[in-house]
Amino acid sequence: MTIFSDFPLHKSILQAIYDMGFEEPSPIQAACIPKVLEGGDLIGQAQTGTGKTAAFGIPLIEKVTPGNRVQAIVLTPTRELAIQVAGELLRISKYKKVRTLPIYGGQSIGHQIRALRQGVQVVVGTPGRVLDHLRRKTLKLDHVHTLVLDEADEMLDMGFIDDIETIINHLPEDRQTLLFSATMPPEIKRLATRYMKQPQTIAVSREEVTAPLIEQVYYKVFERNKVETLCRILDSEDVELGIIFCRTKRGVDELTEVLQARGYLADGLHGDLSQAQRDKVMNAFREGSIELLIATDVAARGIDVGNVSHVINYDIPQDSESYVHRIGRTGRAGRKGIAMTLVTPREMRQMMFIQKQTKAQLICRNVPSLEEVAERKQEQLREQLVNLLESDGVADMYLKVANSLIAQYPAEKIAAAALHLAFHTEIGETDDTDAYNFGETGAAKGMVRFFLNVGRNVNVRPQDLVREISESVGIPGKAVGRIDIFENFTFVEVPEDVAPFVYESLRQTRINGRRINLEPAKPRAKRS
Ligand SMILES: Nc1ncnc2c1ncn2[C@@H]1O[C@H](COP(=O)(O)OP(=O)(O)OP(=O)(O)O)[C@@H](O)[C@H]1O
Ligand SMILES: [Mg+2]
Repeated sequence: MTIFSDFPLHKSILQAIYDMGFEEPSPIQAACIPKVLEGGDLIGQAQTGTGKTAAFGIPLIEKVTPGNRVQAIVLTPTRELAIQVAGELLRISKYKKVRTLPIYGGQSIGHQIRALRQGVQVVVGTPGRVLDHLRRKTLKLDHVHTLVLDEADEMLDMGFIDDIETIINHLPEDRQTLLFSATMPPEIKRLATRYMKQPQTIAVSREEVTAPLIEQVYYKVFERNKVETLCRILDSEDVELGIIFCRTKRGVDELTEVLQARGYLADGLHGDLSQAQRDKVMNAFREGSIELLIATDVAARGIDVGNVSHVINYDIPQDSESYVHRIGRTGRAGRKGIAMTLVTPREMRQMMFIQKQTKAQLICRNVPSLEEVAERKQEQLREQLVNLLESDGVADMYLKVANSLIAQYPAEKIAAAALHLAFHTEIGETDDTDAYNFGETGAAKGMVRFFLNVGRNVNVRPQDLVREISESVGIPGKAVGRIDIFENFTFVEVPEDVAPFVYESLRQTRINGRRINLEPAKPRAKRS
């Protein structure tokens, strides 16, 4: 067995690796770290989630020397990946003075120029923005000794080849070039023969391209039943974090809307979103305030979020490379995961083709029946109940009601009735609250009104509010009263008797990960 201290690495690097919690090098790391340290060009291929970033990152940081010039540049296909890779390099260089800067489109170029001017040794960037800096002469690459192309095949696919070639032309001839990806289609060879010097290829387990800890299943569905099938799967599975892939950006938007309307904590990620939006979504997903990330292929290349339990191909991937990278968002760093693909009859051949190419073991599963979904929901409900009972978190208000009921009815009937209510009002029943008729009138008789300010640019949907309120207050959606949304302006009207309670809960509530600013409505002049 190899251990990290077998490699000629400085103790500051070893300490940082230790801090990162890596116990032993993964196979691709064991093979690549000494080779990269020696010098020489290298093509590294290993399954998704097996630590390719550190395989080049560790020796790269080791080789950086003091100074103000850029010594190494890593190119990645997406902004998210640039940020993530820069983050990993930062952790590796925790005890070594190395300045690493991610540069990518969508971020203020002025900020990047200022940062570059202060002198950085490692740049991680997307080809477009790097080129932009080269043209403005705000980035000089004539002292670069190491070039890394992470997800090289994807960059070629995205049409970055010209940009990459131009960037390469700015680099010294006698540099080390490293190329990493889980998949290496033949076109990569051309790039390699042109720009690399007798590259060594290090491929870990070529036999099976997909990561071994990912269980792979598919469901046969008709196109028109896809949404319903997806929801049943989501409802019958224990999804910690899930990534759902769609073919197009529009598909992502549409599915996001559908899932959000059904009350799932879901959000979409694709290239048409602004950088700020993309960052927001990724952060929310990383911290778990969004449980389902709906994305196109590009958005997810190389992305490393630890506890993704499920990857669902809502639309079947176009080719086996895409399949490998998509499902590789789960089952990372020794964890288990499950990958599911929805397959319509006309896509069956494509599924079989992918299976053959990836040599994967794919199992056909039956779509969960409504009974199975109901069973699962009951289980979840039971768990929630037990948790609440154990934590003594039942509010006095309910105890009062329970006490008065118990005088009249048997306890198990009351409990069952309460469950029935809770069970059937989980989501749904929201249509009638979807009112946009913001009026000048004050609250209706017997009702109290609150104004909500959920922050700018946060799209509050009536359904979300109804769900939040009924979940936190424990009253069914219908009893909430009215929720009106008027652009940034939202109010909730609730029955007087529960108002203080709703008010308190709403203050604790978060929507899309944000706390709500809440204000009781000021008395208005009554309309005559
Ligand atoms: N030696 C190690 N021990 C434990 N965890 C590790 C080790 N090396 C890397 N990891 C962790 O494994 C995860 C996956 O690593 P990484 O993102 O580098 O995978 P990858 O091979 O680049 O995957 P992909 O093909 O999807 O880009 C990361 O969270 C990383 O911190
Ligand atoms: Mg990677």
